[in-house]
Amino acid sequence: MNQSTDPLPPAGAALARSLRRGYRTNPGLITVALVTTLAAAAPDALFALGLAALVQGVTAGDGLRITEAVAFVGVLATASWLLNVVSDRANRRFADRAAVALEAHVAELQSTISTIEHHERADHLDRISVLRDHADALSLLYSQLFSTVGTLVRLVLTVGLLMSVDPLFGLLALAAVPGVLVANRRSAVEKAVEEAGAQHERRARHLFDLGTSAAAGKEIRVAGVQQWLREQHWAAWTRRSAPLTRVRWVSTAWSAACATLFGAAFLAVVAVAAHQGGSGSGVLRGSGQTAAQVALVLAAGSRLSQFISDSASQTQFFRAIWLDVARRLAWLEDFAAAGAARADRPAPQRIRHGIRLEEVTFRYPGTDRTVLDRVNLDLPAGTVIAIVGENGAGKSTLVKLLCGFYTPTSGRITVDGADLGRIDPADWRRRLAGAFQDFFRFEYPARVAVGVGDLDRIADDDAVRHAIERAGAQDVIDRLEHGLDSQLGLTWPGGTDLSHGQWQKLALARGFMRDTPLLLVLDEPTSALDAEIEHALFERFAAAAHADTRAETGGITLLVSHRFSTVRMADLIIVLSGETVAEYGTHEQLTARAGIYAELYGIQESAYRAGYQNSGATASLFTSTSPDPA
Ligand SMILES: Nc1ncnc2c1ncn2[C@@H]1O[C@H](COP(=O)(O)OP(=O)(O)OP(=O)(O)O)[C@@H](O)[C@H]1O
Repeated sequence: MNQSTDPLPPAGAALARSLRRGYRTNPGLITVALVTTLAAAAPDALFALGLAALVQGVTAGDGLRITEAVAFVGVLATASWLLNVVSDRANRRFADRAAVALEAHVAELQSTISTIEHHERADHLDRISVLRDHADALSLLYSQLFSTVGTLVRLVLTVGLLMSVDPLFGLLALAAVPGVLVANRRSAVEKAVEEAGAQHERRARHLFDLGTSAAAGKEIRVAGVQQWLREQHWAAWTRRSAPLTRVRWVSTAWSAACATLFGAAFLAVVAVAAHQGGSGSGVLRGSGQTAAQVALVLAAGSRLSQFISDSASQTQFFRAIWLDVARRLAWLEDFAAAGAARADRPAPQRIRHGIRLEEVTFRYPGTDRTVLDRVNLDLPAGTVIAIVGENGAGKSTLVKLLCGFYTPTSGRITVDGADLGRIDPADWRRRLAGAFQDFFRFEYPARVAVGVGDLDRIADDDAVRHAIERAGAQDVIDRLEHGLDSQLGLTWPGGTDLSHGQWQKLALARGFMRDTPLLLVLDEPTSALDAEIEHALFERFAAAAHADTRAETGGITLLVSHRFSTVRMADLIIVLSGETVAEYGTHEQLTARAGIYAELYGIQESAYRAGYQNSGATASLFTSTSPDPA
């Protein structure tokens, strides 16, 4: 499978967006943090000058000079302490506020994305997993940026001091350039290796969850795979960390070589200053000037190396973590906005004619495999339509396209002639209802677990009870100690667990909360229930659907099922095979055609009849008549 990743937005633009977002969070606080962090750089850098003046005073035996120098150093130390304390406090307070705002922003972005591509694409998942892990830390972006700029200011002032002794001494900074270049290059290399290993990290976390969660506990013990899982977990971490360790060792070797180069240049500058004699800086002119200049070069040069290594590591850290996270955030913002930009129409109030697929071809983004190939279909308003096909034929994919979770690679889907891609996805979703085989267990009181299917009516008991009744889930509620008020989920106080089938019945009830959806999607929603229960449910449901939806909304019901006893009750049946629609029509038409459908139906029917004959019961599932589609 080929997963091509769309590029991250450019660093400068992403940083500017993050800064704007930070500024909007608290303009006053971020300004104080910036100004004090930058101001704290000056006394730090000028400390070398105070020290040199002190050495000069001592060497010359000049009491006044000594007093002035001590006062100067004292003022610098006090200012440095004060500014550092204020900037530290301001940065922390700002980071606290920004953390909440940014985490909420990331969560909101993820939930507002109308497609589910970012939940299913491996490359997007890797990208988002790094963003999610660092979302709270993103708040430190600002203090990191400010202190990086502060260090650069210290660097410039220190180079200025060195040049005041001899302009050539400024070249010492050049000796640090290889170190900075190496740090930047290595940071990019390490980031790439980290990204390449993100899938192994996700696998390791997944294996950890698997090995420690209650859900998988039974199967793991029965299969006796505990040791195997531990080995897999260890192997996944090793696959992630081994290349990182290698690349970090190489980085360390390069950094050591660069530090050695700078050290040699520094010693040379000190030696030249010692032999040069007094000249240069006006501040230090006079007796004891040579000693003062050597002291200045020693103090400024050693700080220079500290500032350069600080700025190199801060720049590296900034690029590797903060800037990278800022770019991921900008990418997620663009991704969310791109989906919204396409939509410029509201969802219709009712479907008059139907939904149509015109030459729809679909490949999952970033993959090569064509799942649906030039599919043309008419889904008439007010009908119940079943989709059948072997595993992997594309049934759920077709459902996802109709829900707007993905857009077709080519071709288009229209609702009464209007392009689905241009209908506001949130509005379209409000007009959908659905239940899926991979349902979610909402561990809330039963009333809420069902009611969230239609948030507007979550407090409407009649609506909740009606949905439960339609889903045939009343028996589940009857067995709960506190009925609809029972807390579901064993991990909650007073919580109770349900069987898989009971959870699925509640998921189906949740799907029925919306009374008159334009599209009701039932993607194997009863796979955990008996064929008889599914059959009875669908029989009732199909009859009700015909009565309700045609009259009010022209709503269409889509049912995905592998049980032909249920499928035969639909008005129309789509048979998917070989990336396209192999057959389409009513049960009668398809059985008369003697194609794939007739063959599969025949196999299930005879297997079912044989089973019933053996048990002496009456086979009723395959003898029901289809509801009248008229
Ligand atoms: N998120 C995804 N990314 C890439 N490929 C996918 C994704 N989801 C499904 N596929 C692939 O698309 C094809 C169709 O899958 P789909 O789930 O639509 O089949 P299905 O007919 O619903 O199968 P089943 O009866 O087993 O539920 C399969 O080959 C599957 O591997």
